Amino acid sequence: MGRMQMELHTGIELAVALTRQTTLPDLLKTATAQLENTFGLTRCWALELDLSGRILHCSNLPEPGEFDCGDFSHPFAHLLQTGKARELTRAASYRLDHLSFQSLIEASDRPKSLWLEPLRGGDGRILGILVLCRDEPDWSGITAQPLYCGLLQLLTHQWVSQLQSRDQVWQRRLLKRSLDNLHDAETVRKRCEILARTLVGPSESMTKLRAQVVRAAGSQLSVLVQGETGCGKDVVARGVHELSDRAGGPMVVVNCAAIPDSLLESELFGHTKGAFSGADQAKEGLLAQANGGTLFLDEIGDMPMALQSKLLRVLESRQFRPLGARQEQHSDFRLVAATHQPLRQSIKDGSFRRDLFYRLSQFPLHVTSLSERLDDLESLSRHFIRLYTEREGTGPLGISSHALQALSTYDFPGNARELRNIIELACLQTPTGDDIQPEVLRLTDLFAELGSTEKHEGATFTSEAPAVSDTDDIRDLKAAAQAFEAAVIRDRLRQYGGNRAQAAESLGLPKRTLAHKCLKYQVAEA
Ligand SMILES: Nc1ncnc2c1ncn2[C@@H]1O[C@H](COP(=O)(O)OP(=O)(O)OP(=O)(O)O)[C@@H](O)[C@H]1O
Repeated sequence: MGRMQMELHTGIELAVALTRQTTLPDLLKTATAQLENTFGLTRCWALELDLSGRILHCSNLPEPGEFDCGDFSHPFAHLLQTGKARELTRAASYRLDHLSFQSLIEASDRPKSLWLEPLRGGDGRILGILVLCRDEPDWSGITAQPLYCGLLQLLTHQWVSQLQSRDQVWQRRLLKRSLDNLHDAETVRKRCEILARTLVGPSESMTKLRAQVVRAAGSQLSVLVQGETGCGKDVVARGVHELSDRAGGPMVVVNCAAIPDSLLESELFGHTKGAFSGADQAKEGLLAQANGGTLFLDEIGDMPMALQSKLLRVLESRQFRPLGARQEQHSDFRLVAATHQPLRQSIKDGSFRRDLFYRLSQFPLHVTSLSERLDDLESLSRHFIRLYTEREGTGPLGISSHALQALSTYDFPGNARELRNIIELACLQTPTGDDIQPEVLRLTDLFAELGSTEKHEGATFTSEAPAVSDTDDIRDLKAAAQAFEAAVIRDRLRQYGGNRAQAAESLGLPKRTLAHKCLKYQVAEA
């Protein structure tokens, strides 16, 4: 092979290697290695100029690998300014006391001569500098060679295209991120709209709550819903499940207050046949049933301490052992818990575990009381009228402004549940197609009624509770209050012919809470 052919062959090989590089650092590494080998250099460095046009970086150099060329006495600063290649002798390099420059000289084994070559892109912008090191000071023998010029040309071309594709990748990433954000905001907005059909209310706090529910649903975190009784915690918990990617799975609801303590553990964990007397069949627990879905522990504040520790362990590993079983089981569930009790106080009182509280409230949600968001009264009332009409097939048209005015003077100790009861009772007394009027609103606050005959404008307050006329004999307030509660429940059950669901609804209580109270006070079905 002749010399010309050899050079051509080498040139093509080098060019192919350069064009194969897919990142800028790889390209610079390959190019400097090629220049070292082809032209017998002791070292070769490629320094990349950053966007500020002041700092040169070299990833192959040991620390600091960065040259601040803002100081014009720096040899590279001069080069960036003029854009012209130049030689730097060892003697001259000794006089330059820039720390980073001296470390480059050191890393190059103090060569006799340096050739500094600025590289420009097509638009004239300087891309960086090549530093060629050699102990022979004859640079023209190299820089005049067509192979050297060709390599530099190709390197410059590839360098520009690497910068462009890096820029494109960055642009694409930026675009994707903005699209994701947009998409995110759009998804949240749509989901909030869907949720507003069941979790009704235009008030600011309800609007914020819906956005939080959507966010909570999108995560896998444990959710703790807190708020007064009847304010909509159950609706919130269902929202979390239905808007999550577990919506296709089961939602298992456990009311910790309604299941006697002695049964709660076996209900949750399940048991094997013969695990305890009476366990004549194996039974799958609610934890296992919630696999792939959501476990909703309502009234978690009523969970006995011993069970709280067991639940904590389950939450840490999602592993549990049914009563009487040898093997542990796994269940993949998302936990949503709710309570109307102030858990922080329960922690202070020693009736609720602090560590469990933190485990449960990874995503805390608070539902405000209805009296603090009276802006929701109208939408909620119309929502309850719609539900009544759908269920009964007929009902009022709507609600008059006077009736709404009357409602707004009441403070709803039973929250949205109480409003629902009031509206449903009013629906019964309103001719189909009419609007609900104030006269049919039965605004009854049992507890305010004790010893009070207060009347609110436009609405009648009545009490069906036993009159507490003589309180002189009371020596134990707690016992007296419980006796009163039991009497009210007994009364109401009688009134609804023993129908617990109706009695519970009329008292603003969940059915299971009523069942629990019946058990506690030994109130027999009417
Ligand atoms: N924002 C709301 N939108 C529509 N319905 C609601 C809303 N809030 C409450 N409700 C209705 O009010 C009633 C009581 O609500 P829910 O059972 O969710 O209350 P809760 O806070 O879970 O009560 P408890 O503390 O007794 O368990 C239900 O019929 C529910 O559908």
